[in-house]
Amino acid sequence: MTVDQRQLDIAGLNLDDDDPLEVILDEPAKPPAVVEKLIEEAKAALTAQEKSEKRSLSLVVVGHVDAGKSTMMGRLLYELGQIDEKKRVANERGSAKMGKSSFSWAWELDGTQEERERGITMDIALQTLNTPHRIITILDAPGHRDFIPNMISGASQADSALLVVDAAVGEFEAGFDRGGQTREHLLLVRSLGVSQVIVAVNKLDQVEWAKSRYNEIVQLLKPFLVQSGFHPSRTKFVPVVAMEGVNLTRREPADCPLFKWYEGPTLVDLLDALDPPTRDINAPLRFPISNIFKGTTSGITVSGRVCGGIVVAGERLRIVPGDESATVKLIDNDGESLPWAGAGSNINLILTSVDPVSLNIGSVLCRPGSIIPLTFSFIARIIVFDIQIPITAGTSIELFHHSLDVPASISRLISVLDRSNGNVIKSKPRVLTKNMSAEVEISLRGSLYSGPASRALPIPIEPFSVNKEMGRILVRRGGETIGAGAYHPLRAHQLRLIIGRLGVVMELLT
Ligand SMILES: Nc1nc2c(ncn2[C@@H]2O[C@H](COP(=O)(O)OP(=O)(O)OP(=O)(O)O)[C@@H](O)[C@H]2O)c(=O)[nH]1
Repeated sequence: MTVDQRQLDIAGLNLDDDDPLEVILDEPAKPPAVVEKLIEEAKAALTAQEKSEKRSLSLVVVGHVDAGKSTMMGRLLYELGQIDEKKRVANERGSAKMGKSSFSWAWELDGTQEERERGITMDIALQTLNTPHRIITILDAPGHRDFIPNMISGASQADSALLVVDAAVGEFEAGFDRGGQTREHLLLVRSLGVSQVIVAVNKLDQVEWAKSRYNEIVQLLKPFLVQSGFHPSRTKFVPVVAMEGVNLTRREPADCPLFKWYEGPTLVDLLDALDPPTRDINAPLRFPISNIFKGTTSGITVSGRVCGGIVVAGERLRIVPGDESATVKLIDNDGESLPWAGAGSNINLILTSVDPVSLNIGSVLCRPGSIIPLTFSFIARIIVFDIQIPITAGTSIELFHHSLDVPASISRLISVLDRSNGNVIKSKPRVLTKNMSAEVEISLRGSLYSGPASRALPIPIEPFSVNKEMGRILVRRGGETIGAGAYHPLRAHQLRLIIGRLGVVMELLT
């Protein structure tokens, strides 16, 4: 499939109008034999790391708007000694000058002028947090419902989640009621494969540190977490006050009313005990691009997560879709340059010898010999969420796959499945209603990119059985998430049926 890259939207590059869009030429790529050797070295080192004391993982911070996510992360970085006093004072002064002093901790994460003026997170902010046994890449997601696509992009890059809820009376309820982001975020992160969650019950100072309020919130959330697919053993709760740094890293101040009734772990104790995921370093390299920007060095910087295999500095990669390639000049992990990075790493790649128009958010970087398949239409197994209006064949949707968000439709309802064993209960249903599990065909619709000759481009997606992270999808309609699932090509018996039917047709024709 040849794709005219000139038709792609280059808005994602964040280039100014006067920036020349020239091909960036730089040093030559490493020869394949050298790359192979480095991959072998990387595999040995990564296998050794799996056994080491300090393991890395990524954590998406989610929750209803204003629950205190950015404040908690800012304060946590400070308590762990990762923000110095000078920076803290600068954030305090800057936020006070803008009349937003209550957001001074959040400033560390909410870095843009607009985020700081509005006092909300709009895009994913990345930070690294060091606990005694873990190196945690933090993805601070926006809570506001307008920015759910950015939150999905963050959650699709995470291994675990920290849900922040506001304990204040009325505030917890607003997030947990139908339409609240506490609910939606939990469902979304679970659908995207995150199976362990820490719930931080924040702002207990607003409810006079009441144990009864904490317990009430825990009791309301527990059944919902189970319903959403989280195993109780992988769900932890912790009471905190982010603003004051209470119970984040220490049980301090000792005279705080919280410690009269709470004797459990701190937030950092729980973070430090998170299970690191298993990483498929032997899979073909997959690097879906979640953001593109001009770095400080020459070249274009793309950020994302390695969703399979190993990427090596100096190698030349294909950009899918399209026929273009790019050389990985540098692999950057929070300011540190790496010789390689394995599956599960959230990194920046500085690319050279590349035409910037060939790069798009959602494109996947692959090794030339093993590129990811492209498709305009595929079969998915989905779980339908708590929807009011049923899904019928032809329903227009927005399809989310990693950071890609494209117009599509549910073109065919194939079958309703038994949720417990996946067996077909009904073929060719007329509608899908809430809580059903179903097999459907999803087809891309219209143009994914703007431009004079815009048309649909195929999406890079892999069956869930081949690469879980590259197979997951989310389905939204009118700003509401209506389902989640994964790409499952036709089952063996369906294929046999089709082949059988084709055989009959062939016999009739001959
Ligand atoms: N009283 C009290 N206020 C808090 C606490 N934590 C955060 N806040 C306040 O809650 C407000 C929202 O905090 P943020 O950290 O911006 O919330 P957020 O969840 O990151 O917001 P979005 O990302 O925009 O959804 C700010 O005014 C904070 O000062 C707390 O423990 N106690």
